[in-house]
Amino acid sequence: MAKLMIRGLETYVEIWNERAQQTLVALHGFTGSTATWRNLAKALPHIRVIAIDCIGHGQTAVPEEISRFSMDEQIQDLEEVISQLRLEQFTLLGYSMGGRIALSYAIAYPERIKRLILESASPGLRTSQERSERCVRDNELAEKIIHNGLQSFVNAWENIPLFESQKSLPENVRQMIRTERLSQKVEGLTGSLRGIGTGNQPSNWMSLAQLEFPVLLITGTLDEKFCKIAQEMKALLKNVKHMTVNNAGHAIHVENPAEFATIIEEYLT
Ligand SMILES: C=C(O[C@H]1C=C[C@H](C(=O)CCC(=O)O)[C@@H](C(=O)O)[C@@H]1O)C(=O)O
Repeated sequence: MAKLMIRGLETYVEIWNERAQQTLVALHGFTGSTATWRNLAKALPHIRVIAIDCIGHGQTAVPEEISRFSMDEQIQDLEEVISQLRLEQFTLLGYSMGGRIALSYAIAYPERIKRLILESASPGLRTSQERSERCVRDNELAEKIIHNGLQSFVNAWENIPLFESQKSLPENVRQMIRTERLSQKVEGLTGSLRGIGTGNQPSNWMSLAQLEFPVLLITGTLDEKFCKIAQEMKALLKNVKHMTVNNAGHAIHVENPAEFATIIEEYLT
């Protein structure tokens, strides 16, 4: 593990299998952390896995200014991490919010990307109307977190329809996800919602057709919303594969970790 000073912000990075030749940089989702990727790293002993705590998450600092959470700021941070770790080219994996960041980074720095893997991720919202409405919802959610506290938010969050399939997970797995969420800081989550929520980021839909590097889209068959988004993305991407994992929802890496790791390993090799 390492704490890097990235553009004035203490940023936590965890690295597994350091001696491996191939590198996978992995970005967690909203309420996640580097711990999201611990089991994947153990399942891929021949791949160097570098996980980064996104701004306001895990052990990475929480900036005061909401503008510091923006997509542009976070992709500049990622580029600074990559530079400090002296990586040239690598496979970039992002889950959900981390997938939105990964896609935005790949569009901005395509020369860095060997392959892009997006798990249950979107290129953002197409219209300003959709983005404005989403910003209102995300801001309302941020207010609820501030007024009702983290535990109340986590109780509600783990019960949103998107995570319905997680209810059939073993109790220890559900507890692991819950513990990761409860370890977050209120200011970190609210800043993330307000600064890089789905409604805040620019739409990347119009940039998909320009991408030349290979893109792997992974969605769970029980996550209809993001399966549909992936199908729409596939129609616009030049060099793309969309893999669906049966009986899995949004968080495939926890709902079917073995199949997820196999997909990643086969894609990397
Ligand atoms: C509820 C929706 O959007 C949120 C759901 C998924 C994203 C995420 O990162 C969740 C990770 C997790 O808790 O496992 C999150 C994001 O992209 O920031 C969205 O706010 C929805 O229906 O789109």
